Amino acid sequence: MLKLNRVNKIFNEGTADEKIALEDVNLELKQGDFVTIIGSNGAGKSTLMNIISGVLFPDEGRVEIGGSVVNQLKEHQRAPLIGRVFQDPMAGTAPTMTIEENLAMAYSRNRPRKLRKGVTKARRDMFQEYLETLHLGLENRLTAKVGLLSGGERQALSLLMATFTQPKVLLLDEHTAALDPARASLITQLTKRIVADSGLTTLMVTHNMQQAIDLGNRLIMMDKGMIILDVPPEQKGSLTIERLLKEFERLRGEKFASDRAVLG
Ligand SMILES: Nc1ncnc2c1ncn2[C@@H]1O[C@H](COP(=O)(O)OP(=O)(O)OP(=O)(O)O)[C@@H](O)[C@H]1O
Repeated sequence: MLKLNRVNKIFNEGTADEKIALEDVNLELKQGDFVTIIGSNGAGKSTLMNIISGVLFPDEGRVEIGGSVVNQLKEHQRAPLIGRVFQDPMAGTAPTMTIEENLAMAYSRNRPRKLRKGVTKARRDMFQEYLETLHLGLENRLTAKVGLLSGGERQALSLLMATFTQPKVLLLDEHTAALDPARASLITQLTKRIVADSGLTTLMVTHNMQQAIDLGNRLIMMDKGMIILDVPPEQKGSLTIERLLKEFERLRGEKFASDRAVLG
C-alpha cells in the first residue's frame, strides 16, 4: 500500500549547512499495517512524513502509494490518498467554520467537483453518526464553530476528518504530543479504535516510546536519516522500553539521546 524505495533527501547540499535528512530509506507497508516510528531528534521522521505527503520531494528514490508512483504528484494532488493529523490541534481544522462545514470539506476532498454539495440533510445525518462514534457529544454541536472546541475535541475531529474518507495511508504526526495526559490518552484510545475498525494503513510518529510499543503491529526506529530497526509483528508484542534502548545502544554504539523522548 505504501512503498519507499531508496529514498534520499539532503538539505542545503554542498554547503556548510548540509544535512542528510533521509539516506537510502526503504520501507514497505502492507494494507492494514499500523507502523509506529520513534527516533532521536533530527532522525528524519518529519522529513519522511513530508516526503510521503508531497510537502517535500525526494532527491532520489521512489514513493509509491496504492501501487502507483506518486513522485510527480504535489501535496494537493496526493490529498485524496492521504489522511494526516498534525501535532498542533489547530492545524487540521478550520476554526472559523462549523463542525459540519469542516466535515463537509473533508468529505468532499476526494469527490468530483460537481458532487461537492456542502452540507445536505443526508450528509448531516451521516456526519452525526460519525461524530457519535467519538463519544464526545460533538454530534449535538454540528453548527458550533470549531475554534470553540478544546484541543482534545479538535484533535478527535481532525482524526475523524482524516480517516472517514478511507485514504490509502493515514499519517499521524505526533498527534497526541500537544495534549495534556488525559486528552492524549483519549486520542490514543480513539486512534486505536478508528484504525482497527477502518483497517487503514497507518504510519505514526511519536516521541512516547510506550505509546509506540502499545499501538500498531510494527515499530521502526530511525537515527541520522536511516531506519536502523524494524520490529516485525511477531516480535512487537514482547517489546519493552528497556529492550528498545538496549537495541539502540547495540546498533549505534551510543546511548539513545532525545531531549523530547518520553521514556515511560
Ligand atoms: N527545511 C529544512 N532545511 C534544512 N534542514 C532541515 C530542514 N528540515 C529538516 N532539516 C534537517 O534534517 C534533519 C532531519 O529533520 P527532521 O525534522 O526530519 O527530524 P525529526 O526526526 O522529525 O526530528 P524531531 O524529532 O526533532 O522533530 C535534521 O538534521 C534537520 O535539522
